Amino acid sequence: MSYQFITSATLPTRHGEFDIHIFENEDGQEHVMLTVGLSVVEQNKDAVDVLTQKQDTLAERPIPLVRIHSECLTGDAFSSLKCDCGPQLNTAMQAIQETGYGAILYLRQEGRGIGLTNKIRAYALQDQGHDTLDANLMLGLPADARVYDMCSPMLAHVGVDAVRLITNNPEKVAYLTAHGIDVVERVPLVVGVNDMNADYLATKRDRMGHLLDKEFNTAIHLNK
Ligand SMILES: Nc1nc2c(ncn2[C@@H]2O[C@H](COP(=O)(O)OP(=O)(O)OP(=O)(O)O)[C@@H](O)[C@H]2O)c(=O)[nH]1
Ligand SMILES: [Zn+2]
Repeated sequence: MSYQFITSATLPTRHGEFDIHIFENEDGQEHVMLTVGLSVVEQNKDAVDVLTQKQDTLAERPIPLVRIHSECLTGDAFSSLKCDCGPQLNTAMQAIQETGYGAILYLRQEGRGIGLTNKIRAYALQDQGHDTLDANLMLGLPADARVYDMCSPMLAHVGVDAVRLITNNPEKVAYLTAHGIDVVERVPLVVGVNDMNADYLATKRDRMGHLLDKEFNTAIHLNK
């Protein structure tokens, strides 16, 4: 799948001002990148200029703080307590503004890539007592259908080839590393833990390999 940059603009938020960049794939699926302190690499410069710019970037710039966030309409927009997505997104936006240098890659892979309708079907099975993983499998769907191949071209657009990645999911680290992005640090993000999502987080920890400890604390606890 190839991804094309479409357009960008400034976006003031309650966390501070971001630049918002839209990318599209051949199927017309839109992905979004919010950036702070990152400049678009000028595509039309000749190879020497681009190389010099890259070397300048490596020499002078800190490693940007980056969050790869998968769309969760219920958590991001409706403040659902069934997951931790809303607090994760807000905390990451705030942390990136505080460092002044980084990006949110907001990937339109709702419901770990199975789509909103199937996620709500899975929620209906969860209402009957099944966990987040079994609910997907009972629907004949993969536990996690996401891909991350859009991340390299999105990051390349702003000249980023090394990141401090905000995540508890080792698959994201592995995917980026295998696709030429240097993950120099993983920054854990444990926020928004509540009575309604404790089982969901435990399933991610115990059955899906997420790097969460027994008490849902990690070395860096960005609790807001
Ligand atoms: N299928 C399904 N998707 C869910 C469910 N709860 C949340 N999601 C989706 O899961 C995605 C977020 O993924 P998570 O597994 O929570 O976390 P992650 O992004 O892999 O890892 P972190 O970087 O640590 O947040 C979003 O696309 C949500 O819509 C659920 O019960 N079933
Ligand atoms: Zn969610």
